[in-house]
Amino acid sequence: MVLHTYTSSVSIKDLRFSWAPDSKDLLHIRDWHIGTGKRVFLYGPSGSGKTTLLNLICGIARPRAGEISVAGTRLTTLSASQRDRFRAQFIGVIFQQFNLVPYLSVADNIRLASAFTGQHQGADERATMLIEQLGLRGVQNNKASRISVGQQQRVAIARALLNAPPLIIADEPTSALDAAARDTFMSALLECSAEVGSTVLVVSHDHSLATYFDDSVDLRTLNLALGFNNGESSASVL
Ligand SMILES: Nc1ncnc2c1ncn2[C@@H]1O[C@H](COP(=O)(O)OP(=O)(O)OP(=O)(O)O)[C@@H](O)[C@H]1O
Repeated sequence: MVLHTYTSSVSIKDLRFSWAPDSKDLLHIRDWHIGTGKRVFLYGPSGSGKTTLLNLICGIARPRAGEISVAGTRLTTLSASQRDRFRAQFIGVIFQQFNLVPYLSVADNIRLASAFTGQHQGADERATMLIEQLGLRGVQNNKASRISVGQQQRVAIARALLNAPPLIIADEPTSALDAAARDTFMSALLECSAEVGSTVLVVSHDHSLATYFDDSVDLRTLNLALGFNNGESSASVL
């Protein structure tokens, strides 16, 4: 089992992001830290920049200024291809629509996460363990297009956890699910990620999810660009 020992899983300093060089900042975050193994729920109104912030933390987008570190690595010092490799290895991403490859089997969708890192050692054993743990054994050879939404969400969890990443990020992962499926999803996600000590950052409009988390953060209180606070955008979940 992997246990992550970084003090801070996500660390943001003086971050500024705008969509165009001459447009006003969408995000300005002075100081935000998420401690290793913490579960954080991030919320805020539509259009406030939640997905953009997740993309910055994943290294998909680049800030105009400032520092973003994930598990001790400063993403801002990496090239685009280095950031892609870093993300494949160190960040498990769960998207709203789960983004499974429909013509691949459940097992191959899960193993895909190791194909992107080039580190295959132990991947098959770990995939088998996650398939078992998430109750997917009966459908492991089915194509992803031939499984239920509830099963797809569990495949997405398994794929995100295959490399035992220090950070799991999920953007509106329960928006397509009913209340019972949502609870199953959250329990499975948090249980499996706790086993490897992964930090979990989830964005959702659904406030009822907040009870699952160590901390809930309103992006409006972090983001100086919105002018909702008094120049204080410091927050830590340590
Ligand atoms: N590729 C893009 N180019 C320019 N502007 C964009 C782009 N993507 C998003 N935006 C704008 O950035 C702002 C923040 O978008 P973002 O998707 O981060 O918000 P959000 O808080 O996640 O919204 P929602 O809750 O509706 O998903 C919005 O005003 C959006 O229109």
